[in-house]
Amino acid sequence: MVQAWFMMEGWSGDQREEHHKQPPEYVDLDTLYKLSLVEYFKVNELDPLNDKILTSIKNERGYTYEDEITVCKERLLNYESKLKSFFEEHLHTDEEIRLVLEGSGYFDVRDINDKWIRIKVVPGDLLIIPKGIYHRFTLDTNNFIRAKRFFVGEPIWTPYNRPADNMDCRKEYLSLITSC
Ligand SMILES: CSCCC(=O)/C(O)=C/O
Ligand SMILES: [Fe+2]
Repeated sequence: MVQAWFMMEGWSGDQREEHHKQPPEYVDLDTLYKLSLVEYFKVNELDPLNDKILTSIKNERGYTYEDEITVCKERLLNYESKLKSFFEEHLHTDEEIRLVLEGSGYFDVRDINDKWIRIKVVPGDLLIIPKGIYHRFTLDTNNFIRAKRFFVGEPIWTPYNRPADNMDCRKEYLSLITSC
């Protein structure tokens, strides 16, 4: 079961640690969706690419593009600067869809109350981060993740760092989440 929790406010130190509140406050999947519109699906981690859930999500949502990203020192070009930009609070004009194949990491998303929720992802976790939500990504202390990326049409990975409140996708996201 995927784990998600509210992060401690004002944490310091290594971004790759868990940074729980004291006591920890976990977030279940329904609450995660209500507070952020982030969607989660479990795919068979032993054979993720042939999983029926994945096939139906790809068909229903019309993902026409897919590739793989490996985040680790040895395999990612400009590793340090990429890690830094992944961890800048940002949004995208399209959904960010990731299926973890190997390794692990944390996606942090800002909820409707502007609180950080940290989502730990491991093999078989498929996360759909809606367009217009502020979020960031970090490796955990294992320093390795390999994930599949999906997209509808030509991929656009451009991050828009906060503040990006005047962007249409941000306004649409806020109107969607406040009407749920
Ligand atoms: C495990 S995917 C790397 C992070 C990423 O691609 C991204 O866009 C983070 O916001
Ligand atoms: Fe992103």
